[in-house]
Amino acid sequence: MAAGRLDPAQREAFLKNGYLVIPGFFNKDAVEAMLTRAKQLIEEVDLETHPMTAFTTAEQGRHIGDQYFLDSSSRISAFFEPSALDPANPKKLVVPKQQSINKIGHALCQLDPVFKEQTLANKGLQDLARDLAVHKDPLVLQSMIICKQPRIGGKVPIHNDSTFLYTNPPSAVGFWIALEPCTAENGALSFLPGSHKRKTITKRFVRLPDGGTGFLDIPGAQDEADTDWEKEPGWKQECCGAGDLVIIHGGVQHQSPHNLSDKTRFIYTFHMIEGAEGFEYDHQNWLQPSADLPLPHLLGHGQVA
Ligand SMILES: O=C(O)CCC(=O)C(=O)O
Ligand SMILES: [Fe+2]
Repeated sequence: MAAGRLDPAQREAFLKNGYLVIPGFFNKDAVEAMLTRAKQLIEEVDLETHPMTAFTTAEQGRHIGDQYFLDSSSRISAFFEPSALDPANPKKLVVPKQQSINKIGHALCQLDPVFKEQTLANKGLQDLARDLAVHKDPLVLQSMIICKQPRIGGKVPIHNDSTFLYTNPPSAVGFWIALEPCTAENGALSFLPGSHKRKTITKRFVRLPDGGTGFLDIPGAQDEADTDWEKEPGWKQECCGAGDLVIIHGGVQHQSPHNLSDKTRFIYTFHMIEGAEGFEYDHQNWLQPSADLPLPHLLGHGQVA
């Protein structure tokens, strides 16, 4: 099978489980290029001019909501690990700069040449999106690096991605690429297989009128809002090697633990949503593309081959 192609059994597994691991989708050179660039971007963070904004998902209801975060929709912005900042002086780091960043995003695939090449100009990815055949006209958004730094890399609580990139009807699919080995120790992802078939999209993460962000219930979609997903049986951790790609359905419940090890866990991820008629991108979503940087079409200007 040519690189980038998906066979019918893989597609079936994705539709059944709500995620699919494709080992070695990105080759060694591509991984090396992305990892090197990620580290350069961290090196380029200017501590003098940066607003020193931490990224916190520990309590999703109080997600960071300042302008720097909102503007990152169409920029390359860096967010610190909360515990990388000195509590007595949040302008001061308590770890080396290279180990202080939680994530960098959220328009990497448009603005950075290395990530553009591996995403929008990636023929294998275009073939994969065609074979996956869940979107007629995939739009790419929220491209970012997640660093999961040694010892301080925080956990990502249980969530699904359509909550954060809401379309009506829901259409978000995540593409998550390990740039380093991901193990139980450094924070590999876990999934609840099949949970995308349940009523998991009950709220969405929006820009609030006061300028911050928060969660809004989706009217009529509260069936499983009270489920304690952690207690559901069947969670599966997926340890990955560098270059492995995980495709994540927007409804599937997933999470990753704190990095307790002394190794980093760099990954690159972006999402696709349906750009074809009949799917409305919610104007309240936290991520609003700017007029001068519209969401790119993966398969050309709406042309599906
Ligand atoms: O990398 C992680 O730990 C979480 C990533 C995630 O939730 C996603 O890409 O949708
Ligand atoms: Fe996610």
